[in-house]
Amino acid sequence: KGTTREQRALKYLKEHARQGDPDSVLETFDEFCRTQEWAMNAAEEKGDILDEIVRELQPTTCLELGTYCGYSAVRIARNLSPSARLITIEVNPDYAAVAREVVKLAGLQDKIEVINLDSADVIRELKTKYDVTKLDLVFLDHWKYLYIRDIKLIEEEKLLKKGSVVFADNVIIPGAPGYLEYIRGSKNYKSTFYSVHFEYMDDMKDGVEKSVYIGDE
Ligand SMILES: O=c1[nH]cnc2c(O)c(F)c(-c3ccc(F)cc3)c(-c3ccc(F)cc3)c12
Ligand SMILES: [Mg+2]
Repeated sequence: KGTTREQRALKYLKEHARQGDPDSVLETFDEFCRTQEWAMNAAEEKGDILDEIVRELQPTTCLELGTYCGYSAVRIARNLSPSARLITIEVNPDYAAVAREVVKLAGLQDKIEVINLDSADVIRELKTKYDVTKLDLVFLDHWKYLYIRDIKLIEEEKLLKKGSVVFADNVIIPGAPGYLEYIRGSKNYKSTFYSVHFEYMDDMKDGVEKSVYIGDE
């Protein structure tokens, strides 16, 4: 075929979605995943919970770990206030390239910054290089064994404040080793588990975890 699944998805979006319309990009991506090829987007039930969190929290500064094709970045950014922004980190250069195109197609390039680096390296520089003081929302959706490493790093960097929300995908399948034990065992968070269907799969259950930071600033 010569093309990757991500490139085929982007081609479909360019042919079928309305330029500058985030809702159209998301609907079209969902259609692609339902009718053509499955893709690991935080969509459907997962996306609905994410929408609810963003609408209720009205975050100013958001961090996403694991951009993939940019589906959840668009899903988050479409609900952000004018001055709010999302920094999303993707270590895979091919995914990052597609994500940048999807963000542009949605017309959200002024709200979303896609960084093609390792998450730990960026987290360590958020305050100095990316002009971040505090993170209001963190979405964990990258390699599952990195959730625990990166949440500890985010705490070490003192990037969370009372009320900050950490939202984690795939805590059941494939699961994030050590993450649930850590976050549920920590006195600094109040966690809620949601049993949800897998993206685009009506017969498989996954889980997402919403944790509100209540610890010291
Ligand atoms: O890697 C991921 N990042 C973010 N979100 C993901 C997600 O929402 C998923 F549903 C899956 C998933 C899980 C089970 C499965 F069968 C297919 C894909 C993965 C994943 C996990 C392990 C891999 F080897 C490849 C993909 C991810
Ligand atoms: Mg996921």
